[in-house]
Amino acid sequence: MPVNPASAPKSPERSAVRVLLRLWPYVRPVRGRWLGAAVVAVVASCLSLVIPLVLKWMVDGPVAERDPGGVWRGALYLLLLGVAEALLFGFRRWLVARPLSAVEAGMRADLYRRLQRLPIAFHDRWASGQLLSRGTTDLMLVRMFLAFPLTFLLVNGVTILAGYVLLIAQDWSLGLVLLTPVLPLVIVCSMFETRYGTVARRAQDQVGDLTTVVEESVLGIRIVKGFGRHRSQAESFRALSERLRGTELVKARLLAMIWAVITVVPELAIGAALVLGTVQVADGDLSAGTLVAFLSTALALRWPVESIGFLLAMSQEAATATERYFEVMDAEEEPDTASPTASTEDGPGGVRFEGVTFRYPDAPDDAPPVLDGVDLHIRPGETLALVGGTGSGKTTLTALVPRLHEATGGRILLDGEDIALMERARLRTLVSMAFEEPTLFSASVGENVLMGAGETAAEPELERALGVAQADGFVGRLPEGSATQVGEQGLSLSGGQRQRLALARAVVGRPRFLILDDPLSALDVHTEARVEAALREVLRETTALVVAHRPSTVMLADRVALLSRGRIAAVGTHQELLRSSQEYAWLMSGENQEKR
Ligand SMILES: Nc1ncnc2c1ncn2[C@@H]1O[C@H](COP(=O)(O)OP(=O)(O)OP(=O)(O)O)[C@@H](O)[C@H]1O
Repeated sequence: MPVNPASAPKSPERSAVRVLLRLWPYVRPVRGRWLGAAVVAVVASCLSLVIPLVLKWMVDGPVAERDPGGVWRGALYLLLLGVAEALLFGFRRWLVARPLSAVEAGMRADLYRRLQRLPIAFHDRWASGQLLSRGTTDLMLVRMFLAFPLTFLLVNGVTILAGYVLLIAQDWSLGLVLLTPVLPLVIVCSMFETRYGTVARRAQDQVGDLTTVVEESVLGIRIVKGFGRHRSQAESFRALSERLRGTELVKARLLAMIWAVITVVPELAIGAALVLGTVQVADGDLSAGTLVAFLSTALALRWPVESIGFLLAMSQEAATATERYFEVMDAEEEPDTASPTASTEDGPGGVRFEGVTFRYPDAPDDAPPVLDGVDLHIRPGETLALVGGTGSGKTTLTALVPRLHEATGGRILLDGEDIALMERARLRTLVSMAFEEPTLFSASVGENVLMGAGETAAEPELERALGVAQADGFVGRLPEGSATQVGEQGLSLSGGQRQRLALARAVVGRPRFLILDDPLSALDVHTEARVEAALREVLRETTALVVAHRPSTVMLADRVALLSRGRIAAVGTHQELLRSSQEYAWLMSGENQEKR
């Protein structure tokens, strides 16, 4: 399983605000609606502060004067204020729901586009679950942050400020009593934020790990069942989810702690103000109505103050989600080194490898390069078979031609043109590939095959490609022919059928250069013979490099190159190499040993 390079501990200096500010380009198009919604929420929240003033008027007025009509009028005002508050909060929700889901969708689309453009080396390093969780749960957290905590931190801030002004205006000495918890609360909140941010990050990374395990178990369900590994898989899943549960419990404990502090400390201050206020009323220094209004205002501020704990928690989670999102968005894309002056040299055509070296970026420092000065020339129109022991670097060498990996040294020329200077999109229209492990997508057979051709390719090309790959027979027998949908990764087809469709995809666009990585390994001998016969026709029109493990595949080629210890050890016809190279003879003899 690829590691998660992102789970390295982050600097404790990271500022949640700075991280969240990176969302601005996405929020900017909806800023008007968001601000409108925030203003509506501020008005709604401040309406709740008018309620104590109505109460004061009722207590000091109609209640004191025993005026039932005035009391009913006061009750009606309270009802109207409550209804207006509820309607405004509903309106706020309506204002932001649609634009914020558009922000989430836009960010997700950008992430997907980015993932498509990131180099294979990136995908080798990153576990798929980590990427999936960034595109799902993390973006959901960001949307929730924009819809709720971001608005309510502002709304509650304004409400608390307005409330304090009212409190001080009603009685400044009691107001000061309620101000005493502010400083300790600010200190506790900032300590909480740092701690919660670290734990939230851990939890989100663990969700990514869990997603990876679920994905692997589902994709590898045949292996899991076939080897009776469901119990051990369940064990490792349980271990991971226990780990996540532990982290979630730490989060819950932190949240409970901050909630308790934020609830208890202001309550103590309100209690003290109540005692002091009652003494003042008894001494005749304060009216009963003012005390009622003061305490009602203080109680109306309880929710805005108490909710700050979980609003901060949600903001921290959104900050970690944003950080995780931008870790992918900031990853370096494949540089497109297309040079307007890309030269077509007068050198020989075909494919030429000149001193090509390659080492994987994550290989240990002391490991020798996989390819170490490969020199090879495939003449125009020629088919060259590449033979080598297991792990000798055949697949790696073929992946360098369409620049799935970049050669770390030397150069590769296609018809005299250095591929490092070619635009990738153009390079990939010239070079087509079929891999040993055929990957199909959840689409129809036809769509899967036509993926290998230009936009304009249609039925005749499809028919021809299916014919070459000897796939027309079984495709014709599928319920809806080439319109039949194949399941995820083509799992509803046999290995040989998938391999033939992958081969059809490679040849459908009549590529100038064709790379086949042991494309016939899953076929029975009869089908293999038929595919080879048809393939010979295709190979006649193109320049091809075919990775071969078996003599029958080698026979497709005009010449054979032997890859050994990272270099081309010998080139010649099959017969020549059988005579001149012991290693080649041994590889072709069918003995199956690991050798490099
Ligand atoms: N993504 C990767 N990161 C690091 N090392 C890799 C990676 N992929 C392959 N390797 C290493 O590079 C070497 C060559 O692998 P490669 O797949 O090219 O061999 P191969 O000749 O095609 O083998 P086979 O015949 O078994 O398919 C191996 O030692 C392998 O472990």
